[in-house]
Amino acid sequence: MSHGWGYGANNGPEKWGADFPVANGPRQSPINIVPKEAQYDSTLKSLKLKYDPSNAKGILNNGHSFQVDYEDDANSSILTGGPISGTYRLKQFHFHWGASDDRGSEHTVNGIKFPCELHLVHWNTKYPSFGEAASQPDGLAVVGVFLKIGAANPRLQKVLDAFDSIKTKGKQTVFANFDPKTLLPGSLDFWTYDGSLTTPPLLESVSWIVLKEPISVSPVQMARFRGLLFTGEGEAPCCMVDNYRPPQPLKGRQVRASFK
Ligand SMILES: COc1ccc(/C(C)=C/C(=O)O)cc1
Ligand SMILES: [Zn+2]
Repeated sequence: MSHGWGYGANNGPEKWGADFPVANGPRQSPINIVPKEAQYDSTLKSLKLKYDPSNAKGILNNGHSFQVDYEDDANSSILTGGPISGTYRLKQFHFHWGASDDRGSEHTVNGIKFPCELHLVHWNTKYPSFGEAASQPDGLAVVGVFLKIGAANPRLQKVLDAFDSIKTKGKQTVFANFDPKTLLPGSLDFWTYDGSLTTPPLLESVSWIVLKEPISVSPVQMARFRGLLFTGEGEAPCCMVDNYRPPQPLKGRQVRASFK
């Protein structure tokens, strides 16, 4: 691609392999999760997420999604347990969503797409930085949470209310005092498998932890996600929608379940 990657016909997921050959690698994400084919693993520990709301720094429209960034210079917002060993620090969280409620998630369950998917990105503190960890097979752990259409979710409101300040690519604003644990469902039952980043550079460094229970989002709230723009101020506006990579070949990988 002579121009940057994106989700359009000329620079979307089907074209990423040209600049990022790992796109056709052995452990790419997302995947379609088939619960009946996931193996229950009693040795999986329960997930432990401990976040300090004061670590929240800012919210940014990066031109592909929006992300909420966290201070990660101490073990104050961390993920432990589940399938991982050691301590992983929260770096950021972001979402993927569709132009309509029938699509938008990256992982699917029995081929079903959800309208939106939340990703909480953590890096392994055995490495000196996120960048270093991102190039290691056990460097990252991403918790994925599905959003399904239902009642308005009050936990999303603070994020949605920041959208007017980050409508266009490159815009960012302060985003303080937010505990992403409030975005999680009641159950922390999960599926887990070895995968990758789902956007370029598609690095195969992610232990995926996909929660079984979705959280709710209302149609009105989804419409607000769709009001963001892929494009920068002064450019012809292009709505930020369908910013999801479709499921990738499993290539013999096993998906484990933390629940029966
Ligand atoms: C170039 O730096 C990057 C940092 C993070 C990511 C992520 C976290 C991608 C993803 O969520 O798939 C990509 C690039
Ligand atoms: Zn993501």
